[in-house]
Amino acid sequence: MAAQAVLRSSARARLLSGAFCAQRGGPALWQHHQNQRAFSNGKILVEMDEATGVAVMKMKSPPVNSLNLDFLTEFSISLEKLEIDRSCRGLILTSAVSKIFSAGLDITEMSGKSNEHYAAFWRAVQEMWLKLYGSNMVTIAAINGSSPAGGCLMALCCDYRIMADNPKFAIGLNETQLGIVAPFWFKDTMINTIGNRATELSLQLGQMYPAPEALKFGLVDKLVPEDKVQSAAAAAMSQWLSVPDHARQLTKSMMRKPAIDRLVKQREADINNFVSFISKDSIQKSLQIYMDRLKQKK
Ligand SMILES: CCCCCCCCCC/C=C\CC(=O)SCCNC(=O)CCNC(=O)[C@H](O)C(C)(C)COP(=O)(O)OP(=O)(O)OC[C@H]1O[C@@H](n2cnc3c(N)ncnc32)[C@H](O)[C@@H]1OP(=O)(O)O
Repeated sequence: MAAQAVLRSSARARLLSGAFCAQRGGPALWQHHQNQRAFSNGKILVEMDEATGVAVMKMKSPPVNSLNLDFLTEFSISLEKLEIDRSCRGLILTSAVSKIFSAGLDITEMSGKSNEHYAAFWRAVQEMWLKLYGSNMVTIAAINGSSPAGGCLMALCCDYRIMADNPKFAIGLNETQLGIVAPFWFKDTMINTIGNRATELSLQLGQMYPAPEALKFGLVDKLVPEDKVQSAAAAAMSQWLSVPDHARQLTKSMMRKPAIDRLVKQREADINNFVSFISKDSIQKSLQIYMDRLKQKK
């Protein structure tokens, strides 16, 4: 895919230079065990089944898998590593943290930091989206917990979503509830999944949907009991992998390329928009109030 080609160069350069790995105290090499390979960079664990060509990526950044700069960097590098591995055809994205898929963007990365930090953070969010939404692999989200905002975006980037059938787990793009605005590419991703009107309702209200409602709304494709999420994802994966890769990949590209190209063309402008928006005093105040409420609910 065009966007993949643009993106691959920077992450691959970092991957090959080992800069990221050195920073983490050593290269994230594959460990082999029978038909399994695994690597971990700290916040992400990847296990690959060589017999099926399916990798399971587990987010393991407690307490809530919030997407901070380190996490996003590890995520994109891990994804790139799988993308360039020709033996890997499918990716199941899930969480190793009980009851949480991902709490979305780390709010502390968007509060009280320098403009340079905001720009680096937003570039990393964009990169995560470009890589996951544009992946050539079959991607299945095994949503085993709550998944607000950026966590919902990650799930929406996948080709298929299976969620634990527990009404305590909710998913949605709730940005307006924090006093912030989902950018156009979050909106495009949601429109491509549930359509324009449902997206407008959902985004304006900043709606979080408990699992059963998320299924009705089309935000997820299937609900299964909590202890069956991984096996259901593996079963769905084998169905998806029965389709010839080239035909499926070209079809995926046809569906997603307009949205991807749109961000690729305006990447720098989108970063500038984010920085000027997030650094406003009124927005910083809204985020502070939201964080205080989160802490007070205990
Ligand atoms: C004009 C247009 C310009 C466009 C400009 C763009 C603008 C920006 C767009 C931004 C896009 C995306 C935004 C996001 O993704 S924002 C993040 C939204 N996430 C949330 O609202 C989730 C909030 N968290 C929760 O609801 C709950 O924590 C939970 C995930 C349901 C888990 O509940 P829990 O009871 O199990 O755990 P809890 O005690 O609440 O949390 C544990 C600790 O983790 C902290 N925490 C939770 N979420 C976050 C987070 N997202 N970031 C940072 N920290 C988080 C929480 O505060 C607790 O910390 P502590 O133990 O008290 O210290």
